Amino acid sequence: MSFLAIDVGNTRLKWTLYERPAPGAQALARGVEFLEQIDRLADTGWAGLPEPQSMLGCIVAGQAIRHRVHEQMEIWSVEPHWVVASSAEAGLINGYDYPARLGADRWVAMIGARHHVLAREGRARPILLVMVGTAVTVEAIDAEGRFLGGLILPGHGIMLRALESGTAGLHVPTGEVCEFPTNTSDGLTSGGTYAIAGACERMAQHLRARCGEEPACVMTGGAGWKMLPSMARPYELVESLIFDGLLVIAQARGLGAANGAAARLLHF
Ligand SMILES: Nc1ncnc2c1ncn2[C@@H]1O[C@H](COP(=O)(O)OP(=O)(O)O)[C@@H](O)[C@H]1O
Ligand SMILES: CC(C)(COP(=O)(O)O)[C@@H](O)C(=O)NCCC(=O)O
Ligand SMILES: [K+]
Repeated sequence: MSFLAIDVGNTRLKWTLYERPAPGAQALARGVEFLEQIDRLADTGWAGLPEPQSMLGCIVAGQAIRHRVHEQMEIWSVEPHWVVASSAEAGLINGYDYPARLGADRWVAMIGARHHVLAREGRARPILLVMVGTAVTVEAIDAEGRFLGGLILPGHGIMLRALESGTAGLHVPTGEVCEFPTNTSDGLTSGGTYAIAGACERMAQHLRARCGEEPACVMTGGAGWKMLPSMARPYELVESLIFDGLLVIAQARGLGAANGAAARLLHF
C-alpha cells in the first residue's frame, strides 16, 4: 500500500514514497526538484519507482505547476489528491476568515506540528510554528488546537532581490549573520535573518500572552537550518513536518484502509 506524499512550494517540489499512508511509515524513496526541473521527474526521480497505491499532496505554486505535476504522474494510474485547508481536520481548527484561502502547506505543517508536539510532550501545548521557505510563515496555535492566525513575510531570497532591485548599491554576495555587521554583505544577510527572527519573537510574545504558558517552538522549511542559530529562543527543527502532516491526514482519511479493503476484495 505504498503512499506518495508531495509538497510543492514556490521554489521546490519535495516528494517522499512511503511503504504505507500512516505516521511512522518507512520512507522508501524521496527527492527534491526545483520547480524549473519538475518536467523530468517521470524520467528521473520517479522512473523505476514501484507504483504508489495512493497519493496526497499540498501545493501552493498555482494551477500551471499543478498541471505539470499531474503530467509527470501519468506514468502511474494513481489519482492525485491535494489537501485544501478546511475549517477543521486531524485535530486542528482553522481560525482563518476564509479557511480554504489558508495555504495548504501551512495547514498541513500545522497538523504535523500539533501531532509532533502531542507525541513528544504527551500533552497539548500552544505551538509557535515557523516555516522558512520562499516566504516565511509564523503560525500561532493554542493548546486546544485552534489556529489563531499567522504572519506572512518575505523569505531571504525575496528580501535580498527586493533590495537589489530597489537600490544601486546593494548588488553584493550574501554574507554572514553577525550582531554588528561592518560590510554590505553581512548587513544584508544579518538584516534579513533578524527581520525573520524578530517577527517570530513578536508572535511568540503574542501567543504567550494569549495562552498564559510558553509555546512549544517548532521550525520547518528548506531554509530552517539557516535560521535556527539566529532565533531569539530555542526551536526544534523538524524538516519532515509537512510530510508528517500528510501522513496524519492520509491515515485520518483512511487512505490505506480503503486500499486494503479493495486489495482484499480483489483477492476473493
Ligand atoms: N539546496 C538549496 N537550494 C536552494 N534553496 C535552498 C537550498 N537549501 C535551502 N534553501 C532555501 O530554502 C528555500 C526553499 O525552501 P523550500 O521549503 O523548498 O521552499 P518552498 O516550500 O517555498 O518551495 C530557498 O528559498 C532557500 O532559501
Ligand atoms: C504563504 C505561502 C506563499 C508560503 O508558500 P511557500 O513559501 O511555502 O512557497 C503559501 O502558504 C500561500 O500561497 N498561502 C496562501 C495565502 C495565505 O496563506 O494566506
Ligand atoms: K513550503
